[in-house]
Amino acid sequence: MYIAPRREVPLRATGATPSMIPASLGFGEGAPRTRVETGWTLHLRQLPPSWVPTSGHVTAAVVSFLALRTLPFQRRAGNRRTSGERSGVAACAIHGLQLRLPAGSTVYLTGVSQELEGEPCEVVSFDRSGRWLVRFLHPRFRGRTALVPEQCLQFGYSVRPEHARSNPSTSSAVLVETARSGRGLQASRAFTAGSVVFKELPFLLTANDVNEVCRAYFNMRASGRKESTQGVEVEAFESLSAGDGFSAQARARVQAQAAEVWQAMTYGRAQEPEASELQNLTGALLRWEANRFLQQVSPNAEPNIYAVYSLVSRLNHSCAPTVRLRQVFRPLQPGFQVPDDGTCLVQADRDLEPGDALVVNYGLPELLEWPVEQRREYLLQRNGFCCQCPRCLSEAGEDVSQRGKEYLPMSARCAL
Ligand SMILES: C[S@@+](CC[C@H](N)C(=O)[O-])C[C@H]1O[C@@H](n2cnc3c(N)ncnc32)[C@H](O)[C@@H]1O
Repeated sequence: MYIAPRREVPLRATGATPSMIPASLGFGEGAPRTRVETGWTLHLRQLPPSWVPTSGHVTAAVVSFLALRTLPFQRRAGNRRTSGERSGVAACAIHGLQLRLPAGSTVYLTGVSQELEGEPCEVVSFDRSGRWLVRFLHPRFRGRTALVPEQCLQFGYSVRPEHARSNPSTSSAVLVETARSGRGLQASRAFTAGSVVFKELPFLLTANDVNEVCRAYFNMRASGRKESTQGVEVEAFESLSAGDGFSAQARARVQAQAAEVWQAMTYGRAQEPEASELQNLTGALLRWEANRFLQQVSPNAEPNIYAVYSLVSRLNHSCAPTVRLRQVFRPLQPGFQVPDDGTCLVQADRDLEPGDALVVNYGLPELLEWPVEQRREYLLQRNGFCCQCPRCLSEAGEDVSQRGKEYLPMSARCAL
């Protein structure tokens, strides 16, 4: 099935009447069936047995659909609502015209017919003719697929358990307890300026939308209950910082967001959100906010998405950073670069010794030029915590005795 951008034509024009469209086409219970898209195609041989016309009316409807010039309407077995990674679709990044999406990502149709607007689908592949092949996730579509122009896809989220590590140590970096910023990373050997300390793919990608974050969270939790996947991504997610350094104001904002999502999810039926579930959602949103990093999926500014990693998400902020994050781009055609597979490179900003803190600037590059009050205010507003990096402590005249000890492992710090 080819889904064209919104351009509706009354079905009457084809000679069929609304009642002739078989309900099994799956446009949803009670959905208006008075319009079809130009450009839809049905291949009769691919229709499921239940669609074999049994009455003159249905025959007329099917024939009128075939009369419209269209592309193959494929049907896959099984009703699945889970993402592609779990169904064996290779979870690699797929490049479209301007967009890179991991296979199995949950996307939503947008700018299409009223019946299909907002319909959740999973990404299968990119078609040579320049369209994305997606599979409908709602059971009423029975796993059917459709070809969709790139501009009609809106990214939701993607969970990639194969990139989740519950034990995030590498040969280049070790996880340590810091004095004032929770856990952090240290170089485990020397690196020269500009070299790559480590690189990593994210295990969670989401649109900048709390609803999508909650959907991804429930998706991860559901997978955690399956023995086959063992829930490594839930484990990895839950082992990340729970945003302990967040201000009371930031916490209150996130809690209000969680309550709103809960209301929307229960269609306002739940008068009082269940305390434990609300707590879970608040925790998930706090974790997401505390550990997300922006990732570019298109050379244009939008749409950019947030990525959560097992190791990169352990990097603390410092106003005297030692590493920077880079994404690799590759030329698709002369003068047109696309982001590569989404790998995040952690690159040394200066020569590093073993034991040096691996810390990054969470903010704008110019943040490093600002006075301490402005830097702290920015990080408090944008990242929810008051910066405790050695530079801020020193410039604010706070606890100077701790200078230099900030990023030592807890055991070493206690021994000092
Ligand atoms: C991406 S996580 C970094 C890893 C985290 N420290 C942990 O324990 O897993 C970001 C969180 O670490 C803390 N953090 C990072 N840099 C900080 C800093 N310079 N000052 C205070 N807290 C910081 C904040 O709580 C922030 O929300």
